[in-house]
Amino acid sequence: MSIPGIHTASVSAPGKINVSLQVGPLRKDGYHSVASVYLAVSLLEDVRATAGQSGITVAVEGGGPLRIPVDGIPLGPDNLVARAAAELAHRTGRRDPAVDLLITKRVPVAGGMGGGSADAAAALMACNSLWGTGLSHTELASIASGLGADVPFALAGGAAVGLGVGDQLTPLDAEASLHWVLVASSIGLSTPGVYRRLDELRAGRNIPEPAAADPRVLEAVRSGNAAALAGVIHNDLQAAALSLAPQLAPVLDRGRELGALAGIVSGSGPTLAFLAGGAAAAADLESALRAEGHNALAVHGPARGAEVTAPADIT
Ligand SMILES: C[C@](O)(CO)[C@H](O)COP(=O)(O)OP(=O)(O)OC[C@H]1O[C@@H](n2ccc(N)nc2=O)[C@H](O)[C@@H]1O
Ligand SMILES: Nc1ncnc2c1ncn2[C@@H]1O[C@H](COP(=O)(O)OP(=O)(O)OP(=O)(O)O)[C@@H](O)[C@H]1O
Repeated sequence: MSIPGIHTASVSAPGKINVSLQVGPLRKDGYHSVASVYLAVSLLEDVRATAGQSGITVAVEGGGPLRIPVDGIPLGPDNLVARAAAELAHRTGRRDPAVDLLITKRVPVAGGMGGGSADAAAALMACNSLWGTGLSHTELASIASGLGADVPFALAGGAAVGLGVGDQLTPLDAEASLHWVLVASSIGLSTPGVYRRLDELRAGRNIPEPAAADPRVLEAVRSGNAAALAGVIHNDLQAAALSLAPQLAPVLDRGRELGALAGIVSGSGPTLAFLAGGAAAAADLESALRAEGHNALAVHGPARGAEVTAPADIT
């Protein structure tokens, strides 16, 4: 049953950068244990859930400052928002859920910024609001981890350490914002493909389990010290992403030449994230990279996690 008179709910959720990502050996379940330091950034996805006629439908509109093309995103039951809605309905005993989900996409698709994960987190919260199912944040987080390793963080936002497959979160209090410039790529990289390439690159080596996040990274994120963070930023998936997309390496170099304190592949890539000394430096770097034809955008983080942006319509 819908709550009478409530017809839509809109929720935003952020994309992320992993400012540090250590990856352990391949596990029997096909995943890798990680020690990740997540930072949510000010590039948001929106999901609007509207009471529908029949079944779960998905539509996507693109655009946003990075002009994200949306063709190729599955619109059927494989879309993460449809899986999120179906799983919430299942867990709350809601038979034959009818909801129309509209994604407004601003985070690069297959870009390593957890865009699909943000959509899933937003859809969970939007349907919870639309249907009045009243699940707590903790209950939504437990559904989220079944949808993907990055989904709990998209729900939580802010800055956090992620252990396990990235879903066991400990929030980090950050005192100040960090400023970044993203460079989106015209290609996508498959996350499992990048993890597979990392395993190939490491073949024959003994890889330790990542036990904890680097304390120097934690201190730099807590204090918002960009210069300190620049020296310790690290992504174990970077070599694998660059081996699959070697054209990214000169762009990383160029960002640094143009003034970035550091540059990194975001998650499984191919989006690049350049750390700037402050808001003005980020704006300058965005302009310089755009002048050279790159699809660049200044963002900052930590940004808030999934949150209702438009209250449900009450008639
Ligand atoms: C690269 C990161 O974005 C960094 O935060 C995440 O590790 C990926 O998170 P995600 O896209 O939410 O990942 P999922 O959708 O759960 O998994 C997709 C695939 O990525 C690989 N995968 C993912 C997470 C992880 N800790 N180890 C893995 O090996 C597995 O092959 C898995 O089948
Ligand atoms: N809502 C969605 N948005 C984007 N892609 C989706 C969505 N649902 C399913 N997909 C599929 O998942 C693939 C990866 O999507 P996504 O944009 O989340 O990648 P990503 O940001 O690299 O993920 P991550 O950083 O979490 O590894 C897409 O190529 C697409 O086929």
